[in-house]
Amino acid sequence: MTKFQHGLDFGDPHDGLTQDDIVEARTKNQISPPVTWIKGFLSPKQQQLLINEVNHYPLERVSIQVYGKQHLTPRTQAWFGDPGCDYHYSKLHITALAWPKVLSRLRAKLLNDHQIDTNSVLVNRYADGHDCMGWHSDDEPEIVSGSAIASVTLGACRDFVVRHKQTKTKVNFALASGDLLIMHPGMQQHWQHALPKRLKVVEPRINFTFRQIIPNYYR
Ligand SMILES: O=C(O)CCC(=O)C(=O)O
Ligand SMILES: [Fe+2]
Repeated sequence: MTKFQHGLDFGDPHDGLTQDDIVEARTKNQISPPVTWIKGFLSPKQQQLLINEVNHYPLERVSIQVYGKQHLTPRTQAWFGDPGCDYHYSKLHITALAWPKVLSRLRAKLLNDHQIDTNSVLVNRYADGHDCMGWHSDDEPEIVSGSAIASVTLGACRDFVVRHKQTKTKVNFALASGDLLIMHPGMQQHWQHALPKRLKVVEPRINFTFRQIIPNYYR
């Protein structure tokens, strides 16, 4: 397992910048997105247990409104969480389904290994490289402010691209099966992220974004 903070420690060119400039820019989230990438967070056996379980999830394409027109999401999804941890997505109210066994173990592992306390998770399944997710931030009002979002990936390796809202600086993470990407506080405020189409990819990819949301926010 390798673990590193994204940024200075893996080869960003900072020519002409003093250490003070770099620290200043990092504090303002202008150079490096505030994320931690942990490759191989899940063992092959843990990945297989999870994939077997995901095969039984009620994943569905959701109808969403984009610029006034109804579309089906270019991926299937399901939402799990504690009671009252419902989710609002493009004017839809999605009631949290009860935690499946392996998924709740993964939630416990995030708490145990990285002190990331979550009460809900969005599961997205991209059947192949035609499925995708557009630019957005996970900044819904029901998300507890100052909480981290933990993203776990299974299956095909896909590019996860992040883009600074002001400077438009882009950073690419080729997330592989078993990887964990922790998005720290400040990430959703200053950066957007997307999963672009990759037409050569023919294998499915599953992603879990674990979140901490305010229970009963919409009641
Ligand atoms: O599939 C991914 O890696 C991204 C998922 C995502 O951004 C989300 O669920 O909000
Ligand atoms: Fe997201």
